[in-house]
Amino acid sequence: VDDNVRQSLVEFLKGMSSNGQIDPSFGWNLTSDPCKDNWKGVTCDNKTNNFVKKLTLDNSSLSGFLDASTLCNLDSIASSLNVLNLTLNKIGGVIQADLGNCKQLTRLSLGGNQFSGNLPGSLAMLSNLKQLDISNNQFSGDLPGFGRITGLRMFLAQNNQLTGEIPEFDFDNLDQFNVSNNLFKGPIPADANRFPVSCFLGNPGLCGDILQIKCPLKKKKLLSKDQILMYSGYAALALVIIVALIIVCCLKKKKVEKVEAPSPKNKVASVDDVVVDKTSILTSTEFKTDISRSEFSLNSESALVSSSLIVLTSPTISDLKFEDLLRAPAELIGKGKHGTLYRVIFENGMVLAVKRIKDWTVSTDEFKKRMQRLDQTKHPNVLPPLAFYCSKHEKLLVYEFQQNGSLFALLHGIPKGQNFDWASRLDVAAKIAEALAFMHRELQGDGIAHGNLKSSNIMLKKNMEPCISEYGLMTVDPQESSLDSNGNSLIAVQKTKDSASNAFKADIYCFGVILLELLTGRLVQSEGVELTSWVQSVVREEWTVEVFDKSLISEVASEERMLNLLQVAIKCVNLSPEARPSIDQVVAMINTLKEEEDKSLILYEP
Ligand SMILES: Nc1ncnc2c1ncn2[C@@H]1O[C@H](COP(=O)(O)OP(=O)(O)OP(=O)(O)O)[C@@H](O)[C@H]1O
Repeated sequence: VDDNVRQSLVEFLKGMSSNGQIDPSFGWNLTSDPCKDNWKGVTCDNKTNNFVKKLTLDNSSLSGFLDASTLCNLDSIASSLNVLNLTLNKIGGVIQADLGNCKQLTRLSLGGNQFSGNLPGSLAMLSNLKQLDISNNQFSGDLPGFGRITGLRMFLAQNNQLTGEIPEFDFDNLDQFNVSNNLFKGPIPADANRFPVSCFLGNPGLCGDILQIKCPLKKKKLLSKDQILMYSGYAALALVIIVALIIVCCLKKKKVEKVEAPSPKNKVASVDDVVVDKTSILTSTEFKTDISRSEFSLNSESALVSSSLIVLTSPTISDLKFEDLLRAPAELIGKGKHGTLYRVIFENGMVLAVKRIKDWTVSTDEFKKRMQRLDQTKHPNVLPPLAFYCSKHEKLLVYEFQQNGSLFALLHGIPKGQNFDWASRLDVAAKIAEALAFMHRELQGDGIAHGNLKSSNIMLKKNMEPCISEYGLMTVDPQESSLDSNGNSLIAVQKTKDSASNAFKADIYCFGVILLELLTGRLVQSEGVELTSWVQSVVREEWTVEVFDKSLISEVASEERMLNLLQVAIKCVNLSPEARPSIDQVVAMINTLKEEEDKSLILYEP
C-alpha cells in the first residue's frame, strides 16, 4: 500500500484515539502495511491486496473526532473505500463536508456516537450509498437531499434532533427506514406509509394517516385590504422611479451622442484598442490575434468592458473582470468543429478554460436566457458554466479547467486505457447516464439538450469523477452532417428529421456511442470505419466477444454484464430516434447492471 495511504489512515485513527495515541493492539502504525499486516478493521481488495475497501471499527472504544479530510481527500483511499463503519463508539464533533469525497462508499455507519451539528450537503452526493446509519447521535438541522441517492436501501436516523420535512426518498427501494424521536415536521410522504408507525413516533410536528393525525390543509394566503393598499402604493412608487430613470437615461444618451458626433473615430471603440491598451502580459498570440481579428466591437455606450462579462453564481470567480480574462496568459488547447478552447492562467494560480464558440447564430437574448437556465440547473456530474460573454459576433464561455483531461484522452490517449477497469467504466456510464437524465428532465421544457455529447466533452474532475461539459452549447441543426475530428455526434442528428424533440433523442444516440467507446476502447471513427457499424457487423456475425476492449477481457470482467451493457448501447444507437430508449430507461438498465456488479464484488470479498 502506498505510503500516503498508510500515513492518512494512521492520522485518521489518531483523531479518534484518546490523547491522539493509537492503541497498539490495533496494529495501525507507519512501519507496517494496512493490507498485509492485519490492521484491525481494515479489509483490502482480494485481487491485489493493495486497496483499502472497508474500515470496520465499530464498538472499538474510539472517541475524538472523525477526520474526514485526511481520509477522503486522498484519492487512493476515496476511490476504493466502500464501507466505513464506526457505530457504537464515542466519536463526537461535526461531520466535515470532505466525507462527501469518499464517493465509493456503499455503507456509512455512524450510529451510536456523539456526533452533533448539521449534516453537510455533500453527503447527498454519495450516490453509491446503499446503507446510511446516523441514528443515536445529536445531529440537528434539516437533512440534506438524501432523496437523490436512488439506490439507498437503509436509512436510520432515529434519536437525533433533526428538523424540517422528511425528504422524498425512493421509499419503494428502502428495506429499512427509521426517523423516530427527532423534530421532523410536516406530512409523512405517502410512499413511506408502508413502514410501521414506530419509525415515525416521537416527532411532535409530523402528521399523516399512519399517525392518525390529520395534516392541515395548505391555504392560499389571501392579502388583507391593508396589504393590498400597501403593495399598490409600492407599485405606484416603483413606476414613478422607473419612468424618472428612463427620462434621465434618454437625456444623458442624447448629450453623449452630441459630444461624440463630430469624430467618427470615437464612435466605436474596437476591442483591438482594449486589447492593445490592457494586455501587455497577454502571451497567447493566437488568442490575441483571434480576438483582434474578430469583428467583436463595443460601442461607446457599453465601453465599460468589465460589465459585459456575466459572472454566474460561482463564488470562486465572483470578481472576475473581462479585462482580467484578456490580460491573463492563454494557451490554445484545442480547436473543435464548434470553437476553440483556451487554458487561461491567472496570477493567483486560478486556471480557467475559456471556450470561444464559432458561428452560432443564436440571438444574444436567447444565449443569455440559455446560460441563466443552465446556471440554475446544477448536477454534481455536470460542469457548470462560471461566466459568459456575449455580443452579436462573439460568444465566450468560462469553465473551471479540468487538469485530469477528458474521457476521450483516458480511453484513447497514451498509455491507452491505462488502469481503467471494468468497474470504473461501468461507474462512468452510470454517472453520465444519471446526470444526462437529470438535465433532460430539468431542461426538456426549455428545449435545451446537450447537442454535442462525446467523450471529449466528458471531463474528469480532481477526484476522477466524470462530468459532462459544454451542456447546451449547441442548438442542433438537422441539416448538419459530417464527422468532427473526434466523434460523430452529428450523424445522430443528421438521421433525424424533427430537430426540437430529436435533440434529446440525439443525445441518447451520442450516449450510446460513448458506451461503445467504453466497451471497445476504440475510436468513434478509425480508418474510415464508423464504430457503430463495426460493432453491429461483428455482433451480426456472432463474434460478439471480439468487440470488447482486450484489457477488459484480460481482467476477467463479468462477460455477462459487458454483453448487457453492449445491448443498451446498441439500443441507443438505433438509427430510428423513436426506437431509442428514453434516458430514464437507459438509467434503469445501467443501474441494474451496476447493482449486480456491486453485489458480485461484495460476494467476491472475504
Ligand atoms: N473545462 C475543460 N478543462 C480542460 N480541458 C477541457 C475543458 N473543456 C474541454 N477541454 C478539452 O479541450 C479540448 C478542446 O475542446 P473543445 O470543446 O474546443 O473541442 P472538441 O470538444 O473536440 O470539439 P467541439 O468544438 O465540437 O466542442 C478537448 O480535448 C477537450 O477535452
